[in-house]
This record gives sequence, structure tokens and C-alpha cells, in this order.
Amino acid sequence: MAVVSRLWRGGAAVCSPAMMWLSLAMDARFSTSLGPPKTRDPGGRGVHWVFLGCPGVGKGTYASRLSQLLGVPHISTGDLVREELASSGPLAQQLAGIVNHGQLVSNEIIMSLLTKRLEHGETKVESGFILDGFPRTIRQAEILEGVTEIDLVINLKLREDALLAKCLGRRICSHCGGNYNVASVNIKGENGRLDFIMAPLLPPADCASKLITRVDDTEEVVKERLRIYNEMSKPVEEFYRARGKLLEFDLPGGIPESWPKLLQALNLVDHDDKQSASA
Ligand SMILES: Nc1ncnc2c1ncn2[C@@H]1O[C@H](COP(=O)(O)OP(=O)(O)O)[C@@H](O)[C@H]1O
Repeated sequence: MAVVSRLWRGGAAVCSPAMMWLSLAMDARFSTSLGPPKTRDPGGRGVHWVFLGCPGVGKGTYASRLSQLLGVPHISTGDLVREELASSGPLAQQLAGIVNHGQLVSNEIIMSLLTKRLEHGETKVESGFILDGFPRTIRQAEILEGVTEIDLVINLKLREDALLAKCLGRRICSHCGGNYNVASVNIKGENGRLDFIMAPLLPPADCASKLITRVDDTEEVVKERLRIYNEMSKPVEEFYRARGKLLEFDLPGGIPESWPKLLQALNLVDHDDKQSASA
């Protein structure tokens, strides 16, 4: 209870069972040095990983792939916000005014959505998580640190000129929720030669006619989100770097080039091979 009350210094105490679960059920064994990350400890607890990175970098894509590989839930606060927006719940209108302008939602709202999601996971006896989109401010990182131990923070990085193109090319299938990208990024260097290539991630025929674009993926709003990332979220990188938990990963291109390299960086190549063999 003490840990949970610490979540909201100066605000209403959150005494959610999910937060209690989060703080108590987690076995806080971790290493401050960045050796090969453990994917499951002897007690059977799944990883506690966090993805950081600018809008459009691909946090959702890689977090979702790793969550399938490791059998832990991928929890995206952006998705939680969008689900709430799509509902006719009491928060929807308030959220639309914030999200559609690229601003950050208040800690109170984000923590309440996250708590609800964790409570749901509790009923399914989930173990571990890969967080994407949280924490996004130093305050959120402190809140998270107060309730559970994070093993590893993967900071995905992509050149700034590719980020805008990736956000503008992002599409979602309104039927199955699949994420695609129609942008073909070909950036030339000063000598006129191609410097960086990222192929589009095109949808299968079934999804092609059902694609929608996120309302906050317009040029104006993406630029504002990038500005806010640099101001509010970039300091979170230092927060984890200082704790020896930050793994910097420069994306070398699209999924075919980046995924194997990410697995290598995470020491998960064997894991992927075993899963492919048993599939
Ligand atoms: N941890 C958070 N704190 C505050 N607002 C958040 C958080 N996570 C998501 N949001 C809101 O949801 C929006 C979409 O989030 P996300 O899908 O993670 O976007 P991005 O592509 O910018 O990483 C954000 O612009 C913000 O308004």
C-alpha cells in the first residue's frame, strides 16, 4: 500500500489491485550492467522492458514483435488512449482536444488507463510487459520506478528526416488493426547517392481498402509531437542511462534490416531460431 500511495504525492492516492500486483508480484532481480538481457528469470517472471523513441520510429512495431517472441504483453499507452478516444466514454472528448493537437495527456489520465489495462492483465495472470509510450516524462519514469523494477530500456533511433515521412506514411487497417506504412524513404546524401533506404510496409490485399490514417499523423501535429518529444521525453533517456539500463539502437533501415540486428543486440537470435523451428 505504501508503494502505491507514493504514486501520487500531492494527488489522490491510487490503491489499485493492479498496481499492488505490479509492485508485489514482480521479483526485482536485475542487473545495472547491460549484459545479455534475461528473458525470463528462474521464478518465471517475464521481462520488464520499455521502448523509448521519437514518434514514427517504430516503437509499436518492434515492441509488438518482441512481445510475441517472448510471450509477454505489449502495452502501448498510445493504443490505450486511442481505444478510449474511440469509445463514447466520458474521457473521449477531453482526450480528442489533447491528442489531436499532439499534446501529452495528464499523468492522472494515463495512470488511470494504464491501471485499468493492468487490472485486465491481472485477470489473465499475465507476467512481465513491454511498455511502449510510457514513461514519456521524468515524472512518469519516477512513478514507474516507484512501483516496479525495469530491466531494460531500448532507445530506438532513426534519422530525423526519416521520422516525419514515416509518420505521414503510417496507416492502420480499420478492420484488423494491423499497422502498415506506405512511405518509401529514400534519402540522398550530399554526393547525390542514396544514403538511407526504408521500404514501405504494404498491407495484404484484404486490408488495402480499409486503411485509415491517425488524426494526429498530419505534418503540423507530427512536428509538434517531435518538438514535445525533444522537450519532455528526451530527458527520460538520460534518466535510464544514468541507471545503466539504456540500450541505444540505431535503426539501420526497415524491418528486414533492423529486426535481425535488434535480436542480435538483445541476444535473442537463438530464441527466434527456436520459435521459428517449432512454428
Ligand atoms: N505516457 C503518455 N503520457 C502522456 N500522453 C501520452 C502517453 N502515451 C500516449 N500519450 C498520448 O497519446 C498520443 C499517441 O501516443 P503514441 O501512439 O505513443 O504516439 P507516438 O507515435 O507519438 O509515439 C500522444 O501524442 C499523447 O497525446
